[in-house]
Amino acid sequence: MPADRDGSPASPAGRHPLRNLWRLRHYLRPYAAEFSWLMLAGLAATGAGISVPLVAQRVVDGPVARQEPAGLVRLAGLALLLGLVEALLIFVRRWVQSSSSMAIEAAIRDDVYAHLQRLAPSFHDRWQSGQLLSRITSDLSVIRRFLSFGLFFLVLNLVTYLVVVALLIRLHTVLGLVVAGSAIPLFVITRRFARAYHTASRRMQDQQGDVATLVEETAQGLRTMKAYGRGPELTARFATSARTLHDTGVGKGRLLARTSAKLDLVPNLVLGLVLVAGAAAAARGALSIGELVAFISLQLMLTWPVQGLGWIIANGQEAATAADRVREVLDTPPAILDAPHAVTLTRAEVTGRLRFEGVTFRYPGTARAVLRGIDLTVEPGETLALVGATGCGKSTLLSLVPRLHDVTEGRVTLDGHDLRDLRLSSLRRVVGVAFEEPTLFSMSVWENLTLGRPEATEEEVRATLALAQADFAYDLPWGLATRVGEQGLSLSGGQRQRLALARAVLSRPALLVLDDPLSALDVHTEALVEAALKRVLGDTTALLVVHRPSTIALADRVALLDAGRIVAVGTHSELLAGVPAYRAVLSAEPPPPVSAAGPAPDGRGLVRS
Ligand SMILES: Nc1ncnc2c1ncn2[C@@H]1O[C@H](COP(=O)(O)OP(=O)(O)OP(=O)(O)O)[C@@H](O)[C@H]1O
Repeated sequence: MPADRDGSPASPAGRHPLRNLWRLRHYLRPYAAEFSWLMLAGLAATGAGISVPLVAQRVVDGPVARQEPAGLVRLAGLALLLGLVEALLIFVRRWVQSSSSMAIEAAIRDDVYAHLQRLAPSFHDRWQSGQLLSRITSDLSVIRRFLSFGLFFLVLNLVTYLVVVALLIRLHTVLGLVVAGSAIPLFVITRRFARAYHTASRRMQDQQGDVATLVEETAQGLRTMKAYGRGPELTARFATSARTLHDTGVGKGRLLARTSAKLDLVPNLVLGLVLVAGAAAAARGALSIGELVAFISLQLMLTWPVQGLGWIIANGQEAATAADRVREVLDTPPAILDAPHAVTLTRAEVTGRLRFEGVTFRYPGTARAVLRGIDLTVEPGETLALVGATGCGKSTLLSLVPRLHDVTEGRVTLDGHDLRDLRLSSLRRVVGVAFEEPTLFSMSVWENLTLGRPEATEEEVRATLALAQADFAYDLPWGLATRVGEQGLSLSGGQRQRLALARAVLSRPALLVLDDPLSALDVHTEALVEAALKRVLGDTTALLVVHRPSTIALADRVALLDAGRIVAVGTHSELLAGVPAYRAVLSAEPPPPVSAAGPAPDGRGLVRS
C-alpha cells in the first residue's frame, strides 16, 4: 500500500499479490531483446531435450526391433547431437542471463536511493533505517533472482509441460489425459502454497529489516551501550529478534518442504499408474514398446517442471513481497517538492530579508503544534539569535528555512518570495546550514567541506578552516584527504562541529542558519570562532540558535521563543533589562510564567510577555 505523503511504512493491502511485481516491468524493457533471446535459447534447448525420447522411440521400434545396426548408429548419432545442442543452448542462456538481471537490480536500486533522497526528513523519522537497508539490499536481490531464474523457468516449465502433455496425448490419448488430469491436484496444492508462502515471506522480510535495524542501532550507539553496561540486555533483545527470524525461516522452509513432497508425490503416483496401464496396453498391442519407452521418457521430463514448481512459486512470492516492500518506498510521494511555477533565485540577487508570517507548524502525524503564530523578521545582513528553553521549537523553526519541513499555516518568505515558490535547489544553494548534531559523511574532510560548494578553491577552503578554527584538519594523517569515518566518529564533537561550521560558511550563503554552532567548543576556542564568525556574519543574514550568553554577543537582536511562540524580540540588553523570562532562560533562575495570550510580538521591536 502506498504510504501517506512521506508517511510511515504501510502494511500489505489485500490487492493482487503480484501487482507490485508487475509494476516493475518497465525495468525489463531495455533488456527485452536479451530476454527474448534467452527464452528462445531455453525453448530450443527444451525442444532438443524433448526430441530425444522421440528418437528413442524410433530406435526401439526401428533398428532395435528389426536388428539393423546401421540405422541404430544413425539415430544414436542424432540423439547425441540433440544432447550436445541442448547443452550448448543451456550454456548460452546462463551466460547472458547474469548480466541483464544484475543491471536491472542496479537500476531499481539507483531509483530507490534517489527517491530516498527526495523524501523529507519526516519520512526518515518514521522509517527504521534497517527496514530501508533491507529493502535496498536483500529485497532487490530477491527480485533479481526471480527475474534471472524464477520468471524464466516459470515460462519454460509451463511450455515444457504443455508440449509434453500434448505429445503424450498424441502417443496414447487415455494415458495422456491421465497425465494431463494430474494438473488439477497440482493446481490446488500450488494455489494454497502460494497464499501461505506470500504471508510468510512478508513476515520474514519485515523481520530481516528489524534485525538490520537492531544491528545498525547497536553499531551507532555502541559507546552509550557500553558506558551503561547494557550489552547483555541488547544481546538478549537481538537474540529474541534473531530467534523470531529463525523460526519464521524454518516455518517457511517446512512449508516449502511439505509442498515439495506433495508435488513429488503426484507425478510419481501418475508414473506408477502409467507404467502398469502402459505395460498392459503394450501387452494388448495397443502401444508399441518404442511408444511406451517414449511415453515414459517424456513423462519423466515432467518431473523437474513439476518438482521445480514449488521452488519457482516460492521464489515468485518472495519477489512479490520484495516488490511490495520496495514499492512502499517508491510510492511515497515526496512531501516537499518544487511547485510548478517555482522560480530560481541566484546568490547575487538575494538581499536576505527573511520573514516568518503567522507561521504554525505541526510535525506530520502529531496533533500538537510545535510552533504557533510566529511573526518574525530578520533584516538583510542582520544576525538574529533564537533563545528559548529546551524543546520550545528553536531547531524546528530553523528547519523551515531550508524547507526541511513546510509550514502548516502561514508562510516564510525570503526577499518577499514564499519559500514554497522558490526552486528547492536554488533555495538550498543560498542557505547555509549547520545543525546542532554535526553530521560528517564517510568521505574525505575535503569532500565533507565542499559538499555545498564543490567548486571551492584550496585558498577558500584554507580561509574557511582558519575562520572555523578547524586547522587541525591539516594535521590529520592524510590532511584534508583523510577519510573521517562513518559520521566522522574518529573526530571529537568539537572538531566535527567546527568542520560543519566551516562547511556552512564555505558555501557563501546569503542566509546562514546555525543551530547552536559552538556548543561543543571549549571557552577558548569558542572565543576564537566567535571573533571570526562575527566577520562572516557582517555581510550575511543569519539566524542562530544560541544557548550561551557569550554567543549571544554575535547577534544584533534576540528573539525569545517559549512553547512555540515568540514572546519577546529586542537587543540582548533590552531583553535582559525588561524580560524576566529571558533572564531565566540564560541563567539558573526559575522561569517566570509566560503568558501565551500576551501581546503578539511584531517581529521587530522589543516585545514583553
Ligand atoms: N520529528 C519530530 N516529530 C515529532 N515531534 C518532534 C520532532 N522533532 C522534534 N519534535 C518535538 O518538537 C518540539 C520542539 O523540538 P525542537 O528540537 O525544535 O526544540 P529545541 O527548542 O530546538 O530543543 P533543544 O534546545 O533541546 O535543541 C519538541 O517537543 C520535540 O519533541
